[in-house]
Amino acid sequence: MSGYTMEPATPMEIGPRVLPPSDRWSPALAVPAPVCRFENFLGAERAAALLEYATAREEDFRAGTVLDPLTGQVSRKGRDSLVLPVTSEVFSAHLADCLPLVQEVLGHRAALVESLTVLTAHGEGGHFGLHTDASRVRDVSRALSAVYYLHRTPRGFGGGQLRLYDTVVVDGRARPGESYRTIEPEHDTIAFFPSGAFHEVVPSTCPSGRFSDHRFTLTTWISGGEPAAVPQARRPDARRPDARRPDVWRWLADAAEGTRPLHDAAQDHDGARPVALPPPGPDTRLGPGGKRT
Ligand SMILES: O=C(O)CCC(=O)C(=O)O
Ligand SMILES: [Fe+2]
Repeated sequence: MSGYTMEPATPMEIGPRVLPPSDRWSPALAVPAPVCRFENFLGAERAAALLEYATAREEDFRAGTVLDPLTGQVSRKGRDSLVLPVTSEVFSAHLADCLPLVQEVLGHRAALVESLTVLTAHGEGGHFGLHTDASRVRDVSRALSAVYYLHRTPRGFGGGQLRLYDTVVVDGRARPGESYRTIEPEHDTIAFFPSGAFHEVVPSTCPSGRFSDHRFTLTTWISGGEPAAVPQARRPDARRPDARRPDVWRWLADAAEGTRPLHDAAQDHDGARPVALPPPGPDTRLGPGGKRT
């Protein structure tokens, strides 16, 4: 028999000898990057056709690159991915239809107007080290990244998870944290997240070595338009809080500041071409069960 009774306990104050008052209290806030995922994004038939297309274009993939934000130098540092720039009106239209809901989930308000898309493949040892997508978008503080995953069944690769890092805020200053959320690269799923969020693709294995067993993505970077012209005298300081944007987005932009390219690149370093995003169509998804009429 235990000595416990069924009487409810009375709360006791934890005294100041245990928890003394302190004049300095500055906890580190770890903010998860907002993410919005869809499963069965294209549906089994179209996902299978897209996977077949990607596999058939094996010869056209090239080694993916990264851009050094300070020097503008293009290299393969920290990255082992195969990349093939593509465009698709149908895929862009699907993205556009989802964006109102995605923006609601991510707490994102600015208008989104154009996108760049690439197919990627990760095989044995494929990886993409910690980065933001600042080199792919016009204004990293309000751009979205969308990664759509494809693979054959059963899966021919191991690893290859996407890690989306938290942002740590201390005394109002933001930096990338060490904690993260893991996104499994599941077939026919898509994840949207802020392009300024730090993320990485952990190494993948591909025991068969076959291209068809690789981890495939259709990756899209979605940018807003030019910021509205503001008279010089009233131009907001980049560091000053922007009342129209939620804090999480400002913290992300602050943490990503050092990854933003200093000079506008004439074109994408992997050869992707910007296309205009169509307006949302009649199939716009507005939420559970909610279709625009
Ligand atoms: O493949 C993924 O999961 C993410 C890819 C990525 O981060 C990129 O291409 O910038
Ligand atoms: Fe990325």
